Amino acid sequence: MLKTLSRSIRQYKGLTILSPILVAVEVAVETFIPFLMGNIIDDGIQKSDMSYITKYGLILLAMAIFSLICGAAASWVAPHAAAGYATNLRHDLFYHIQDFSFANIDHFSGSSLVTRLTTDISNVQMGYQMMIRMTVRAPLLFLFSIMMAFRVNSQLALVFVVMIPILAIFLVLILHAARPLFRVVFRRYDTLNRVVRENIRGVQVVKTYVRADEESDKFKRASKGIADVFTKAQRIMSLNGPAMMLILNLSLLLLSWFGAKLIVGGSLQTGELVSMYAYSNSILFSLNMLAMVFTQLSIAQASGERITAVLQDRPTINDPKDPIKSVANGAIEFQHVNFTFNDSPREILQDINLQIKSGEVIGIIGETGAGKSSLVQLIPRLYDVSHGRLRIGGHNVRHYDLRTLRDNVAMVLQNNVLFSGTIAENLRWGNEDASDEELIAAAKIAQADGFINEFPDGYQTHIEQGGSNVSGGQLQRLTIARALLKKPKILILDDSTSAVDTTTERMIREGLAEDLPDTTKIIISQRIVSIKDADQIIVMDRGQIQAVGTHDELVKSNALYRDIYQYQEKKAGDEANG
Ligand SMILES: Nc1ncnc2c1ncn2[C@@H]1O[C@H](COP(=O)(O)OP(=O)(O)OP(=O)(O)O)[C@@H](O)[C@H]1O
Repeated sequence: MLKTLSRSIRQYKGLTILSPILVAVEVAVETFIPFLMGNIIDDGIQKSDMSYITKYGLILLAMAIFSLICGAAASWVAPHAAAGYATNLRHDLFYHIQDFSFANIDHFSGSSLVTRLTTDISNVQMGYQMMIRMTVRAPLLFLFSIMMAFRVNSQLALVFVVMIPILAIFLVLILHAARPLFRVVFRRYDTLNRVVRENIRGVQVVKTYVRADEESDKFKRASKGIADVFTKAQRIMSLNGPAMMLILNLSLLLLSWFGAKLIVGGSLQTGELVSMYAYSNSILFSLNMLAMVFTQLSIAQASGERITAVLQDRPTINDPKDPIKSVANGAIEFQHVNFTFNDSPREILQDINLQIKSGEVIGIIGETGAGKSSLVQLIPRLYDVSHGRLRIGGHNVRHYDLRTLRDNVAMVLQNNVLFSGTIAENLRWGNEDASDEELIAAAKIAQADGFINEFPDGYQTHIEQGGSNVSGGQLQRLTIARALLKKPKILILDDSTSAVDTTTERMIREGLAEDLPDTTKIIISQRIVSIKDADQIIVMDRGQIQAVGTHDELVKSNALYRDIYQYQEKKAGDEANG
């Protein structure tokens, strides 16, 4: 884990090394101060030696200022290094995720990736800052103070030999009880993120189905889940304070008791006892600080492991060696293709065999969950086939350069999104070099030009995140126009005209046939009218191809297709008759 995470330090190596050095100097000087103060009391104040007091007083002042400067510098350097490191780590994680296939993303889940990019990185940042400052300060302060205490009076310092293990046992017990709880918190953060994401994305559905109360309950439960564990962990951690104060007061009591005896016996001076009080404070506080550091580091460790798991996960879909850099045509061939999601035992597609000629129009129909989307997602390698072979333009899809393949296969998904920016910017996702004329031409085919021009700002109209300020049908037409700008060899429309009325949809189909005659078009639709004129219609049922044929052939030969057709015809007739 450390090796993977340390790759993101890069330009912050210098600051990362500087911080512990500054802390070490600060602590060394700081722990010398009580010793010097004891000397001033015993050799200056007790003997009324003003020149001694002035001389060592000034040295003490200089040391205090120096220690303060080192401390202040460390407290500037450490957060700076940690923030820079976190920025690098976030950057690395984000870019690593960009290479992920859908299978990788399914493996972690989108909401968990968001938690890892946000909360987990913040925890690691805190941990990093602790590591280069407190993790150095606490043990050094402890060590130097013990050393100085023994130097002042080794007999009296034996008090610490008794008290430190007692406090240490307390702290270990507290940590042991609290640490596992912090790990649970992260899993609950994933749940909270999922609930929030689902709710915000599906806010319209939530409102139409009047599910706001249920969603609020879900949120409350997720939020309470985090609060409960955190409260429990904090309750345990709060025992730290009283334990610490108890041991500190006991130590002071013992120091005073034995110190007084030693002073009376003449083997200890008052100033030395004062410095022992100061060391007692430093030793016990440093132990407490160490406990805090452990807690924070264990939180950071749990987060670090979650980030490392993502960074070490290799994209399941990669560019091959010597990739093919052009797609000759839009011919598609499935040869005995089987498909499962992420090694799950359930086969989503079974023994798919298909021959599609370049330029053909293919319709796919079937019940929900039949595997239609899964089938077409294999074409641009959003997922890889589990068994069998898939060939595009005469070559196995695995042999293509991924970018080339995806540039040539445009896919309009069921629930496509637009990004914040203008309409023109969104359309240019399809081709960033497209001219204004090309944008308009694509928008015309997608039947989007008309409504775009009705907006006061036309193609410069600003789209809100996700496309929430355009209607469902408009959004679908814009995403089709965006896909067309790729000038793809294969165009896949996955139920992407469901929100468009049948007349407009027919015009889109006619436009596609006229302007992209050589592009293979695959249209998945629940409406037979959308695929009726296709060269081949594929009827899918539970992951298998049940039949392939033209509309007329299927009406005659396939009962499922005929049933759907007759039902939809009747419904359309009923609607037309009012
Ligand atoms: N990412 C995923 N991980 C695991 N299983 C999935 C995933 N996506 C889909 N499935 C499952 O795969 C099966 C086929 O889904 P698919 O989306 O291909 O069907 P579909 O025919 O396109 O359905 P619809 O018409 O409702 O979109 C379904 O049972 C679905 O639950």
